[in-house]
Amino acid sequence: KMYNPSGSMVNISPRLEANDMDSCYRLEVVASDLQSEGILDLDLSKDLYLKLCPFLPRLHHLESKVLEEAGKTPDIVFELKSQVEAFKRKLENVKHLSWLGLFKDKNEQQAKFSPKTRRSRQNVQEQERVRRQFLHMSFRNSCDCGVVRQWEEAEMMVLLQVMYTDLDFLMVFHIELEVLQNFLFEVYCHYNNIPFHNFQHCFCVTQMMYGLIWLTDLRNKLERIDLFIMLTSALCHDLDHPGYNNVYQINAQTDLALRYNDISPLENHHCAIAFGILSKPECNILKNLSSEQYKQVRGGMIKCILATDMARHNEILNKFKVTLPVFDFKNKDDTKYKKNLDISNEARPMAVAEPWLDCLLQEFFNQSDTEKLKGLPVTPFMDRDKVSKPSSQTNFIRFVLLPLFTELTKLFPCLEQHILEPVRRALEYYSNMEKATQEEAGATKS
Ligand SMILES: Nc1nc2c(ncn2[C@@H]2O[C@@H]3COP(=O)(O)O[C@H]3[C@H]2O)c(=O)[nH]1
Ligand SMILES: [Zn+2]
Repeated sequence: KMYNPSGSMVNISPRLEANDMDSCYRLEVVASDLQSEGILDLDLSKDLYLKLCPFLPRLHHLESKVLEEAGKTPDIVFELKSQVEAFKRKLENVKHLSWLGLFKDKNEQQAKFSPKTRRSRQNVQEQERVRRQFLHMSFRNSCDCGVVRQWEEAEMMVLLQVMYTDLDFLMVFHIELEVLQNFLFEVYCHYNNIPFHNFQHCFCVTQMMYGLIWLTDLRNKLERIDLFIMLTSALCHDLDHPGYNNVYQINAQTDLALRYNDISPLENHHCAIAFGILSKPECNILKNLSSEQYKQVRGGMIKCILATDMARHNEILNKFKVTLPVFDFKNKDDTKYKKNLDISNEARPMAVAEPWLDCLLQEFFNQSDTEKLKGLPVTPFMDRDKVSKPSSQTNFIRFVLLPLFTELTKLFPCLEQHILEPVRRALEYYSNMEKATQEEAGATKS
């Protein structure tokens, strides 16, 4: 439904009066109330999706008619079009919540999200809409929301901006606000529209880093430049992720594997993209650093981003265990083992963590389906015929998360309550789910 600035409902038609920033039309998405009650019912979302589809041709028709009559498309048409597209994407994302992958037509999925079509970015019009929204939004109006809902990309950029200002980075490193905003926007543009390794994931990891900086009082333990390296690395750590992991890159002999000689191809790529963005003067938040500081930030970011390769997880954890008894925050050699919090979803409330797992499994299953189609070795923990949601998670929590967070808690005891306890609860939740699934399977057999 559309309303004019005085609140009356109006028809969407070519005769709509032009508006400006001070007299906006308001578009109300009729299904939005359903979202505030929790996850949309899938049948209902399917229904809504079908109802929404006819809007797009109507808008295209409207656009060409306006073009014919007025010679120029009013901004409102672009605005409406991108809002309808954004809503359509949200509904489609609900389908990602099916970890079984039941709701996506495989051919359609393959065409939209395959290693060949790696650049599955937002279109330029959508990016421009998000940029305008970001620049016109303040911290207040982005966070003044009484209802629980998914944040928009522009709001996430505002919050990232707040993290940089709140940690005094603008003042200490002489970063102009406009340059920071350009940098954040470019980072957003360089994340792909894929189920898990997307801009929302980048935001979550950065937010977790920011939260832990305060929780563990790192501001008084580390130098400001170290915090700057950690936060910026978190932001950049999955830039341009194609949704297919290193094993796939190497087995499929992709361009990235060839370029980086099979050595952490993705992490090298994320880092190279980060410094590509920083090489643009209008985005270069490092431009006022001394050459010594620049060297330190570049070296630190490379180390932090390359450390997110899970193939190096045990090596890094073991080094951390050895240095733990004599850990010294002032010793640069110790701090180099700080790994950003890429795998911390399970420390979040279950209502947040579980949908992320569904998205991750969708990316996993998509990869193993492609591997099967191409006759490549199938990555076992991604194979929909071998893993289930609970089995995947109980193994990941037991063998990866608990050993890591147990060690980290020795250094920061407050993590017991904020990280270890939620992770243990998640293990219990998925163990019960696994048991129930096995019992159900047993009952069906007999
Ligand atoms: N099963 C499982 N794997 C995870 C989870 N979080 C992160 N991972 C894995 O850990 C990896 C960290 O690096 P990537 O982002 O490349 O890919 C991630 C996933 O493969 C999780 O909650 N469950
Ligand atoms: Zn990540």
